[in-house]
Amino acid sequence: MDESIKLRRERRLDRMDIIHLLMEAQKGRLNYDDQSDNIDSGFSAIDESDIIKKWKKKIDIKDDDIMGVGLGFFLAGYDTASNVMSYIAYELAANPDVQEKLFREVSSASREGDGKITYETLLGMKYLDMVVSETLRKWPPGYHMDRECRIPFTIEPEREHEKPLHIEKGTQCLITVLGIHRDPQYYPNPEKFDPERFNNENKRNIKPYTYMPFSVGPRSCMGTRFALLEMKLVIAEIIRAFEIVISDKMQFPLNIKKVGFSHYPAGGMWLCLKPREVAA
Ligand code: HEM
Repeated sequence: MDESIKLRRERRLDRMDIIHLLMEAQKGRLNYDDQSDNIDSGFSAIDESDIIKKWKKKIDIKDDDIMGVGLGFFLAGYDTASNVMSYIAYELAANPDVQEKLFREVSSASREGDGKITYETLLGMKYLDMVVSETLRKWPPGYHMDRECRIPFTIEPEREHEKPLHIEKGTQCLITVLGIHRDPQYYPNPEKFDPERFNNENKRNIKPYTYMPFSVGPRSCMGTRFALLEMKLVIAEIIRAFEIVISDKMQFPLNIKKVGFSHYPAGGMWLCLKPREVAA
């Protein structure tokens, strides 16, 4: 990456990628772009925080920072999306009725697009969005967030036996995203994979901050829209040609490893792809 930055500078090369954007920001030439294509990327997509939109302070960006962000993109964007795609495939195999419904949606979108799945048709697939949202609820790769308390805060008790919880400034807090996503008071029967939780009627009733697969606030995920797009495209392309089934090698139900950066099934994810007689 160091070489790439030097080469671009020497030869005045412009490539439309993240390194280019950061090099422009380094020169102070990058402003927040409020133009959007107005296409809804999906229920899980999050807007940039208002703090970022209003940010005017010039930051001194060093080449090391550019390399750090570039590397961060690989680390933050690769394993997370591949992990979620594996769980989507697993849940589709474990819930054939959901898979069948999704296949019907993908087939009809593909027919409308003369065999092609375009950006617009992909983002228009409501059931695909529900399946992805429900997988991100049940299996959020970032299963906890860590934050430092900036302002002393007290969480007041809600039930009789509880006491107030005082959090001092500087306290390191771990917020259990997975625990909240699987809390029956927010998601009844939380172990059940049920995309209907995210249908038009039900998703309106989801309480703020009880669904955070991409975190929230100024340090939330930068890659939400890209991640949703890539996952939806991969799943739609697989589903139109194959039926996903659970292999005999797979430990069923899943046995999750107790240690690791994210949650991975112990023994791996073993699924089979059965070619469809009539592909979509
Ligand atoms: C399903 C896929 C993904 C999930 C579930 C996910 C989730 C998250 C979460 C929860 C955070 C915030 C961590 C925190 O608040 O402490 C985060 C941060 C981040 N994500 Fe993602 N992510 C995904 C894909 C991607 C992709 C594809 C990219 C880039 C192409 C990306 C880039 C980033 C970056 C750069 C940050 C750090 C933001 C910052 O510190 O300000 N993520 N992601």
